[in-house]
Amino acid sequence: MVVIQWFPGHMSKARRQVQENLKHVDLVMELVDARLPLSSRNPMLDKIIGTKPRLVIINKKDLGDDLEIQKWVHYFEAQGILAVKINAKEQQTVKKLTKAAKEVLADKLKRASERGIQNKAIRTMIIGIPNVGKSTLMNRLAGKKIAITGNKPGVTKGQQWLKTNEELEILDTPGILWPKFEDQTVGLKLALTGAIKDDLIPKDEITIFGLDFFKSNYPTELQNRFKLTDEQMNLSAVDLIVLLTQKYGFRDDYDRFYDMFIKDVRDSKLGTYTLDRVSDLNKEDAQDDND
Ligand SMILES: Nc1nc2c(ncn2[C@@H]2O[C@H](COP(=O)(O)OP(=O)(O)OP(=O)(O)O)[C@@H](O)[C@H]2O)c(=O)[nH]1
Repeated sequence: MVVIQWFPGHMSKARRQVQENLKHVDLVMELVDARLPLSSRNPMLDKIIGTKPRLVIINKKDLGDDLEIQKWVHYFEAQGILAVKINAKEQQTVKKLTKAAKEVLADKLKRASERGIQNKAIRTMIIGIPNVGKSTLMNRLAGKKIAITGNKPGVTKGQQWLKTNEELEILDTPGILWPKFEDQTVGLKLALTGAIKDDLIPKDEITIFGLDFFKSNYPTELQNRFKLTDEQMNLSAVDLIVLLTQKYGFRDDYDRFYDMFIKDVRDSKLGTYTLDRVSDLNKEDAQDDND
């Protein structure tokens, strides 16, 4: 069971703060995790930002599954939203995002230029749930290490702009919003990647979910990592846990295996992966139609 970390008070405060800051920007950069392009989104963002132009940034592309990330880029594209994949730690991110921001605002910039307004920097803010890489990206865009405060209560100050280059400026306060934590599967996915605190979901549940996921989606990686025979690959997740706990000499200390498996997944020892699948979305739609 997912324990809710955000209280209604925090949620409305975070939302209000984002809405206040929105007034000052031309464009919102919505940051998501390449392993969770859907589960790392805030369920209310559409409502919160309204018609404000938006760029979806799929961060941590080095940890995600390239093919699946590309499907998500198309998914967003189909909704009229430009999505770009990046690794916030890379230098080239700056150029890529400046170009993408200009693309999103192309019409507006063209109109401004026709009216003789030129060379005005695009003002943007970064929004995302915890741990998607907001600070890393802001440091990269600002070209220096900056102290990022987020939605800290009781702090009122004027807007500070971090200059990326002549074309792009970012608000120094990122919008930190919450994930869709009432959804059990979303909670398991966030926990497996380490996006939420470890004590929120029991480790056995995270491990069973992870083993089932890799068995279905990346069987070769799972088989190679744990040196499993074809026959053992047919075992249930629970039987695999028993087998592997003994195989690693942990006796009946299953916790040690859970810790090892979860760390392996987070450290990409089973390769790059994307837990949210566009194909699952289509299945859900079909299910809704049948209901
Ligand atoms: N591999 C990889 N790691 C990244 C990338 N971007 C950020 N990280 C790592 O992800 C972790 C979280 O990054 P932060 O920048 O602190 O994320 P945040 O969204 O500011 O997190 P909060 O402060 O909790 O809201 C850190 O360990 C970063 O080093 C990326 O593109 N690739």
